[in-house]
Amino acid sequence: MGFDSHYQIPAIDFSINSTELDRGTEEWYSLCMRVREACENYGCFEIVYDKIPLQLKADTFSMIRQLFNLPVETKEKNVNPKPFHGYYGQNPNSPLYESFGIEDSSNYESFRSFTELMWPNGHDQFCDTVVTMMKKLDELKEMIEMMILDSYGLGEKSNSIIACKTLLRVMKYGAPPSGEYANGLTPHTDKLVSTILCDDQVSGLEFETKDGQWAKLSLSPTSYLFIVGDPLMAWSNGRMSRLKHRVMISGEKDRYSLGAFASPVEGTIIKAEKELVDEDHPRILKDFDYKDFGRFTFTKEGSAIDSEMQVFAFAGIST
Ligand SMILES: O=C(O)CCC(=O)C(=O)O
Ligand SMILES: [Fe+2]
Repeated sequence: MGFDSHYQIPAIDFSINSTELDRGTEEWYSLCMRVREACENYGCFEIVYDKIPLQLKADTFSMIRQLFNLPVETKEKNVNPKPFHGYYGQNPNSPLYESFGIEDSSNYESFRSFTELMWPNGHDQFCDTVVTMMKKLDELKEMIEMMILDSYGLGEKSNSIIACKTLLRVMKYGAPPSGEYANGLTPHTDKLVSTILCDDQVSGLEFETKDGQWAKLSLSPTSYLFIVGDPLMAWSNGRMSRLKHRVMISGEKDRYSLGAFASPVEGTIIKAEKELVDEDHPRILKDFDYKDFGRFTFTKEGSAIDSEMQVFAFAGIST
C-alpha cells in the first residue's frame, strides 16, 4: 500500500458568527448539507472551531500528561471491563501505546470519582479542566448531530440520533527509537457512534483513501476531527461512510490525543432510521444490540475479521 500526500479530507468552518449557526437560517442548512456530504463521501470531516479556548485545550493536555505520568500501579487501578474503557498499557505487542477510557466524562460527579481513584487526595484542577473541555465537546457534538438530522429532514422529529453518554479516551504514543516509523494503533473503523478527536500538535494520524493509499492527517490547534463510527453508519442505513484510520509514530516527541466518543447507553439497539430505508436504499443491516456487537469484536471469531467488516459479519443482511 502506497502513500498519498495530496489527498485531503473536507474542512468545514464552524468559526463563523454565532448567529449564522442558528438553526433554521439559510447558512445553517448550507452547513448541514456540507456535513452530510462529508459524512457520506468521507466518513469524517475536519471541524474548524474557535469556540473552545486554546488555553483550555492546552490546559487539558497538560492534565493528560500528568495522568500518564502517574505510576503504573496507580494507572492500573482504572479497571473497567467494558470495551474501550479503563486503562490499557504495558502490552508487549504495543509497547508505545497507552490509553484511558473514562465513561460519562462530561458529568462532574462521575468524573470526580475517576479523579479520586487516580489522586486519592483529589485534584480539583484536573477535574474542572477536563470536565469543562468535555462539556464544550458535547456542545459541538450536539450541534453536529442536529445538523445531520436536519440534513436528512429528520430534525423536527427528533433531536438525537442514538442516546449516548460521552466516553473520554486519552491516548499516549511514546516516541519510537530514533529513526523508526512505528505502529501506534492498527487500522480500524471506530466502534462507537461518533468521535471528535484532537491532538497536542504531534501528528501521527493516517487515513485510508478511496484508492487504498494511506495519507497523513494533521490537525491545526483550532481543528477537531469528526469521525463516523460503525453504529452511525448503521443508523444511516449505509448512506454514511466510515473512515479507516491508524496511528504511525516517528520523531522524538510523544504524541497525545483525546477523543470524545459517543457511547450508546446501556440496552441500546442500533437500528437503521426508518426514513432512510426505501426502494433505492434497501436495508443493509439487521437491528443489533450494541453491547453484543462490542463483545463480538473481541471474540476470537470477531477479532480475526477486518475492523471495517466486523459490523457486516455481525449484522449484515445476506442478499
Ligand atoms: O490517537 C489518535 O489520534 C487516534 C485514536 C483512535 O483512532 C481511536 O482511539 O479510535
Ligand atoms: Fe479510531
